[in-house]
Amino acid sequence: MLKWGVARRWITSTACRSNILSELKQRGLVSQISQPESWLSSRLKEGKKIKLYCGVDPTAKSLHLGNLVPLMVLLNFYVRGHDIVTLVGGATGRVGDPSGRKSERSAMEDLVRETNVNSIGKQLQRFFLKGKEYYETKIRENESRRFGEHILEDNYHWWKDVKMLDFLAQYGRHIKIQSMLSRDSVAARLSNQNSMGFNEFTYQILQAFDFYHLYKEHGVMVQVGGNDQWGNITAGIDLIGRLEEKIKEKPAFGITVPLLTTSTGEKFGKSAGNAVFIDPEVNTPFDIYQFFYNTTDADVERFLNIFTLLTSSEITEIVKEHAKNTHLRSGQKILAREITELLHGKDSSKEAEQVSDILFASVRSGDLSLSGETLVNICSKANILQYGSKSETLIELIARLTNGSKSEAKRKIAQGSVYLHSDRIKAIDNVTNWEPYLIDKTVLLMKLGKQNTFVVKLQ
Ligand SMILES: Nc1ncnc2c1ncn2[C@@H]1O[C@H](COP(=O)(O)OP(=O)(O)OP(=O)(O)O)[C@@H](O)[C@H]1O
Ligand SMILES: N[C@@H](Cc1ccc(O)cc1)C(=O)O
Repeated sequence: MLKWGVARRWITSTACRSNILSELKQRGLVSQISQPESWLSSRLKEGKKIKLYCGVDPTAKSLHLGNLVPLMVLLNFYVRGHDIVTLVGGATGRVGDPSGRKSERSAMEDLVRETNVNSIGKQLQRFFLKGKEYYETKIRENESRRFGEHILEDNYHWWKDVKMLDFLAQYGRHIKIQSMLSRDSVAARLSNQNSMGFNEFTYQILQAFDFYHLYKEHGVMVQVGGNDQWGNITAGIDLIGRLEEKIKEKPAFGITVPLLTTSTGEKFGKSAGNAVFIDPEVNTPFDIYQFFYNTTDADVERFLNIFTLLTSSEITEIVKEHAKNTHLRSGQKILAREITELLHGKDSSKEAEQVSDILFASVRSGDLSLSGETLVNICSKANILQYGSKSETLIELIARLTNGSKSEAKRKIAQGSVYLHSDRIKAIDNVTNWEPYLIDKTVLLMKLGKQNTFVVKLQ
């Protein structure tokens, strides 16, 4: 089995690796780069600093794992000394990005949006602060630390004072309707029955102008986003090209990342309703750890490349070790540990790791050597202990713990995806008498599907 102490010693400074674009491609973090790529590549090879930005709309209270993919591109640049700007879309969030959507978004209350702007802003700050700390654990004593600067912007600051007449007079002629109509986000909606409002149609102008503003005011050269953002990003490159005379000397670029999808091919995110949020109040470090601990063997290498700053030789070694004994889940454990520590700091994964090992081994084998009291103690310390009453039925318990309906809970039981006490005891019906399933008459281990294990203290 791969010992983590061993893996840690392999780590070499990524700052030494200068060919960052090739490395990002090799990590699977690049879907498209705009032209002239060779210009950007040579500038980076010459060791010149650049500034990049990525924006997030405040359509939820928290960032989710899908959002981390473009942010990991920024983090890779940041730890090599490049400057980054993260933007929260206080203005664009009022309009609603049609990219990748079949129908219009419902309007959001001002207060909700403002709360989201605040919390997403804090998370963006925290992500790069923690990312810096995480990367520092990877640098050797004598290696230099060369981080860039990170600033946070809210596009409402420059949009709030823009007057429509002035905007149209100054920029209108440079924005071409033909290009706007041809963007995927618009063309797709025009070709189906779903109508599109003028707000959504003009969204690309807002994002294009943001890029222009950041290019001009902050020297931002590259915009990064998911590949559903390609149209919005190239709209910005077009606008900068039309407005800036010196564009040949200092071109603007777009880099998109592949969209992280679920096993059924759906974009992982808020709209699809399958997001894993990184806010610890929504998903605890344990939840994040669990999510990655349950990664399929086939995804371990891909996720190590995308979500960690381990080097490719370290990843190759981890994957090699993992393949020797996949049932030990050494690859999943390192992946889960790295991401939890990246998001929540050094040692944040320790408890989650201990609890996961115990739960995984016990639920799998049914051989539980821990007493109910010990289980309650470690799970309550890790903040994952659930409470219930023996008078609740299994259907009621599942519905409550999953925030779902009773009929969904019934369906889960009928589908055979509910296990009580261990993987060997599948629930086939509703349960009213808990005694046969409890550890020390009080603790219930319940597994729902492959991903979720609940530890419930029944009183
Ligand atoms: N699953 C994903 N994989 C890669 N990038 C993603 C994913 N989901 C979102 N992103 C990227 O994160 C950035 C911010 O996205 P945004 O805040 O709009 O989230 P979203 O999940 O796409 O929202 P929504 O589902 O409401 O459209 C964008 O560049 C977007 O492309
Ligand atoms: N349109 C992006 C968010 C964004 C907003 C403004 C920008 O300038 C850049 C990006 C998205 O929905 O994912």
